[in-house]
Amino acid sequence: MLEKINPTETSAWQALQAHYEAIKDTDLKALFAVDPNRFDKFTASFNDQILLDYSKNLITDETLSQLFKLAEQCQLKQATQAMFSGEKINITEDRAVLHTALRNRSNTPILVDGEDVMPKVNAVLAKMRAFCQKIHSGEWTGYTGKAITSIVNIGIGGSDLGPVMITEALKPYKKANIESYFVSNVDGTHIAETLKQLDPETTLFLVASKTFTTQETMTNAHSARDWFLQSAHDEAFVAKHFAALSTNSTAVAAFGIDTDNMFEFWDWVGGRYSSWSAIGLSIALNIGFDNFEELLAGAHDMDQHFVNTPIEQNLPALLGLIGIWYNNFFGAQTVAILPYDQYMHRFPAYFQQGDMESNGKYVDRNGNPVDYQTGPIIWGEPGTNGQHAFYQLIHQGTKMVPADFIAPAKTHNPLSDHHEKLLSNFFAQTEALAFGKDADTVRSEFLAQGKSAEDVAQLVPFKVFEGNRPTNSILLKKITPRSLGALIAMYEHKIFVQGVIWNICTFDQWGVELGKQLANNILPELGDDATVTGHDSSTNGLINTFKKWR
Ligand SMILES: O=P(O)(O)OC[C@H]1O[C@@H](O)[C@@H](O)[C@@H](O)[C@@H]1O
Repeated sequence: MLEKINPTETSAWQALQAHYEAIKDTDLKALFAVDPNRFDKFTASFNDQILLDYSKNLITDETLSQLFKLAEQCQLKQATQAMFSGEKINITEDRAVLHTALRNRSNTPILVDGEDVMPKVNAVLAKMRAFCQKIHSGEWTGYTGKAITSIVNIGIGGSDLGPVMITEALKPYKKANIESYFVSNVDGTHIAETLKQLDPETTLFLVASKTFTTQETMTNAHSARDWFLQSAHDEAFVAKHFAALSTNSTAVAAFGIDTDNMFEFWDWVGGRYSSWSAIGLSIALNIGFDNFEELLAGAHDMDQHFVNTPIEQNLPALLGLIGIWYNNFFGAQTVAILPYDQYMHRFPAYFQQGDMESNGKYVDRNGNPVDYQTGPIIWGEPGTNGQHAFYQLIHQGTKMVPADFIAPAKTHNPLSDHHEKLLSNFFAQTEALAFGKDADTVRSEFLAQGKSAEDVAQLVPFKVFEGNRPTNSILLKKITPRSLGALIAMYEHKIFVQGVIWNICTFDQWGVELGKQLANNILPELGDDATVTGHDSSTNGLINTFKKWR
């Protein structure tokens, strides 16, 4: 059983607090000036595929050494061991946390309640492979004998964001004869607009839901079924056009999906960690099963790195600990994730769920409110679009926004000098954020342009960049299924590291429940035109206005 340690009561935390007071005014320019080897010292790499440069952070050797002590005093190693070995570390749901078993390519046994989970993991993977083969070869046909060419994943949250993000990120690997669609929102627009593009004879729906009770997904799945039956007319044909990805076989059968077409996963897979499970079927159908296995292999490589690499070189641990330094000592509220790769455009949204649903908790593992900050607000957009939108605030605003810059060295689209231009921006932004532009430089630039001394004096303050804004640079050789798998796993473990230090329950998500419960209370009230009076005045007023206007 893991100890429940309040991080603020460790000696390392107190040392970090004192250290923060001592160095909070140091700036990056000075740190780089005193140590010409800063890049060599503060970089770590993974399999010659990913380079993490964390030198542009407000850290010294002392900062890192205290952060490593914090990890030790919060028992990060023991917690890691507990997760990988199938201990029930998700204490509020009494579940193991084993997304790592889904990609355990070494096949070493992992026991949950005394049973090795690997045989069933492998059996589902084999079933997914066989299914992909049938779809891709055209052997699986729809109700009129035509091959399947459109795959629609119907799911939400963890049953949508991973498949969408990964399918987009790996578009260069897409199978030529398959088009993928994703429907998540209960807003009828989402399914209606998607169905307009589809032919029922050649469409396969994957109903992706861990619980198979999620309102949005079930509503969309029923609408898809109704649409399909308007053409097919015979319920027997549903089996050829609907498959389920779920842990809940009873609910799958009740929906009318043949459980032969059900791809199973288990309660020890969290929704936001489930792309590696049967939830990944839409990914495998899109990029081919061999590529899906490469994705798993990349994640497994990162798992091995996380478990076996000393903390000084351990990418997830470094990212997690540096994040804690800003979150808990500098008081930073947010982290921006900024991929310089168009294919990676949903990566920030994916880790918005990954991080915020995992570590957005104010109660610690003892059930007590914490008296320190936990999970940051995660957001981001692909560069260079963000540069022309919100980077103003990152450069010259009043808030510290630690940011992760991610880019591939090789592009899938080597078109004239696009990639050099993209990457020049990637390098320039972290340089500008770190080192800024001082008043003297601004002044001499103005004077060189022939501006009057009076104008110069007035304009200088607006054009100064203070710099000293911290970033990580994550350079990948190329975005491939394997390197993407590793990158995702790196962020997953970063989130884990932080959850361990904060002593919170990273793998539950009770905070999503109240809204669902209240929506279920309100839904029947929207069924007629009667005035609603049972809520507070705001909620009553809004509902009654809606009823009048609809
Ligand atoms: O996969 P299902 O069960 O439909 O859940 C979909 C999503 O629901 C939300 O409320 C959250 O709990 C997410 O973690 C989850 O990924």
